Amino acid sequence: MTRTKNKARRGKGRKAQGDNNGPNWRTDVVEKLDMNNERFEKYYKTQNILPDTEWDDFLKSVRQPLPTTFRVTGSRQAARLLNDTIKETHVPHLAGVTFEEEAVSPPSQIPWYPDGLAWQFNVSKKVLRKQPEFKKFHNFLVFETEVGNISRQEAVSMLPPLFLEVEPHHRVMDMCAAPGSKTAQLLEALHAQDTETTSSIPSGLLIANDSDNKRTHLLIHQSSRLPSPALMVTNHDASIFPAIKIPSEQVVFPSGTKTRVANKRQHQLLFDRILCDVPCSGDGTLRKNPGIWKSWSPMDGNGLHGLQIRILQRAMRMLKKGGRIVYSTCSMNPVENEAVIVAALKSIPGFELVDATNHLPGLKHRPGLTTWTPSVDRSVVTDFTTYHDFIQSLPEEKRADTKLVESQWPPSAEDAERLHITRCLRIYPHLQDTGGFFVAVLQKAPAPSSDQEGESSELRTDGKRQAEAMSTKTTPMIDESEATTPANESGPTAVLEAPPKPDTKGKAKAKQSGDIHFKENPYTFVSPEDPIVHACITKLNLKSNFPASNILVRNPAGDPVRSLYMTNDIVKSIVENNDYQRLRLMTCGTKVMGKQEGAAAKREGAELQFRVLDEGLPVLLPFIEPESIVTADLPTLKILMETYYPLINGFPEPFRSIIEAKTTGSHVVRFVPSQAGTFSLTHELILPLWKSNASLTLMIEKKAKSALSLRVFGEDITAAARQSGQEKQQPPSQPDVEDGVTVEEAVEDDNGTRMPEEE
Ligand SMILES: C[S@@+](CC[C@H](N)C(=O)[O-])C[C@H]1O[C@@H](n2cnc3c(N)ncnc32)[C@H](O)[C@@H]1O
Repeated sequence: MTRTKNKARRGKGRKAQGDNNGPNWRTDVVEKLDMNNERFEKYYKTQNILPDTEWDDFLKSVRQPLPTTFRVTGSRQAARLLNDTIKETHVPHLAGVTFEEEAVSPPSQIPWYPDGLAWQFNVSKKVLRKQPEFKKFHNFLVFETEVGNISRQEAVSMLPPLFLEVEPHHRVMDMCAAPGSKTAQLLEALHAQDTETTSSIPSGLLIANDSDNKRTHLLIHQSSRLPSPALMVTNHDASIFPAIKIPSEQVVFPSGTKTRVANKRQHQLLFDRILCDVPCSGDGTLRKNPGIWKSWSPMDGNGLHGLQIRILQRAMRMLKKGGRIVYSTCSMNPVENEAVIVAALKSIPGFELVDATNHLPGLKHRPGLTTWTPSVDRSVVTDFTTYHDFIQSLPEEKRADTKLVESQWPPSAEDAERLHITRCLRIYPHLQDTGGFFVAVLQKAPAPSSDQEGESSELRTDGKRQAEAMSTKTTPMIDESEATTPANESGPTAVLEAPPKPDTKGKAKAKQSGDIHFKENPYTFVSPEDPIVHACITKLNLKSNFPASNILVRNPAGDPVRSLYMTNDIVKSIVENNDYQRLRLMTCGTKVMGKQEGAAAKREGAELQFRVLDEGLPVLLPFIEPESIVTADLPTLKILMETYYPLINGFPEPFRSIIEAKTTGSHVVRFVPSQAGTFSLTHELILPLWKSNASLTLMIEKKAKSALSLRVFGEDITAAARQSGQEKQQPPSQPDVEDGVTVEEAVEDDNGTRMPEEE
């Protein structure tokens, strides 16, 4: 895994850092590389990042492979259930295990992660492959990861969303979001009110943005695992993120707002919470990406410093008064960390670093650095304690050519003290066996009650008021008027550097990458009276409070052709008040219904061909009249798992009669806690079902089916698993026939759900 300088520049060097769902669960994967880099050691030793007594431990630790860490994902209630399975079933099985006469430790909970939902273990590949209990656990992890219930994520990468303290009503922005491991955490926080089976519709919003178009698709894929009507994915350079317009009715004005302001038709959307997990040189990921040993240079950090400041400054301008920003990197370099925070705080008044040092009990960290000496070239020349000294050392004719800027140097001792730089958090590998990381929490002063202009009036730096705001752990959000501020408004810029004009750079970049022609289908909200929407509502027996006017389609004609998406009100307002091309909107809301292909569906007539999608069911469920949901038990689930298209007359009563009485098409089944032989279903499961004339199909994606089977029956009893097992043993010369449908005739839809073509 060789890192190139350019890759590091674009922030792609950290690709693996959030790539948490790869199939490889090995904990001992370290390329046999030379884990030495004189420049790295010299640079960090010079920066005094640690006391001398810890230096050897630090160096030893960065050369060790990282333990495997993972997080149980999903909304709180669902996550707790799976977490209990790990704690109460897997861990006891893995306790006391020995391999080749050595004790192997079971997974343990990461002490600082809330509710014990994050885990770590240190086990070799050989143990995972050969030790029976670990092999079973590995299998469980692989399946649950594939279906998105578990996310393999570096421990330190789980930190930033925890410091952001997102609540369901918050408007949240993830500025550099791909591949999306932190986006998933933010979504989970927005969905804190979801239950085990139903999704809430948060009143808040999450915009997940990334400048890399290809990586936004990763983001869309990742976040599809926690479908949300409150999600939007955008594709912009975060440092020039455009202003988003929202109508007055979406703005909560503070008391005393002037009528003139409140009466404006549109306002700029400001955010309660913004995550700036910026592109960085990534040397905190050395343990996972040992290739960095070879390529590391102090110039990687120097090269990113300007962009990092501009991204943070843009976030500061898009934040509501009283709102919070978390700035994070997986780099240990002060030029990418404290230097960026100092430059941003100096350039935009009204912000303060929050003292978050005790926010996560059990997390070991060190304070932000107050002084450092940047390197002026790759060979680690750190002789210049001030920018002035450095400039003076250059021949006069060369001074204008330097790319180094004053903000890369440390602030004066007074400024370091005044800005509370020690409130930043540094995490080093040897402290608790993790990667290296940096987090800073910034808070914008709340709106004074007399402030009637909202965003358009400049914040006063009232030290006392800010100090009060910082000392309260959860400062109450003061909603404020959001005035029409242009996207790239020229507020105070970094005083110590001259960043390129953002809009010029943005245009140049867009041209370069050739993606100026933004080709996304338009977003159209369908009328609730549309015959297809109406038929779906009737067929599913949706309650009158179903937000039918929030159904969106995406095709040039604006008709319900293939998929129906659902958004919440704020997402709808944004879509309706902004040009989706100027905003470069990649996706929004969540898919709830999809058109069913195949002859059986066609017989239903166009308006009845739509079915509830597995990912959309939790969103629709609270609106479905309970009497139209079919009740079933575990033996029924077993039949539906073991066979692709089980015949209706093969099901036990009373399920058989109930389902026979239903019309063909899409239905919802509630599997109640029950027994099937030695197996038991301990909690309710609600799944989509398709009824054809003679058979039924459980409409869940095949990997989700296998994961469910492993969870409930302890093994993969699905038809697909049986079939792949047979294929492995002997490639079939005859087509497999199941219930009159050949396996070759069966097709998978775009969700990987197996559907009969014909019956
Ligand atoms: C550190 S990674 C983000 C990891 C992500 N937050 C996660 O947890 O999965 C940095 C991301 O910033 C993106 N990026 C680089 N330059 C950017 C810019 N100017 N604006 C927005 N995103 C940018 C990169 O494409 C990369 O996906």
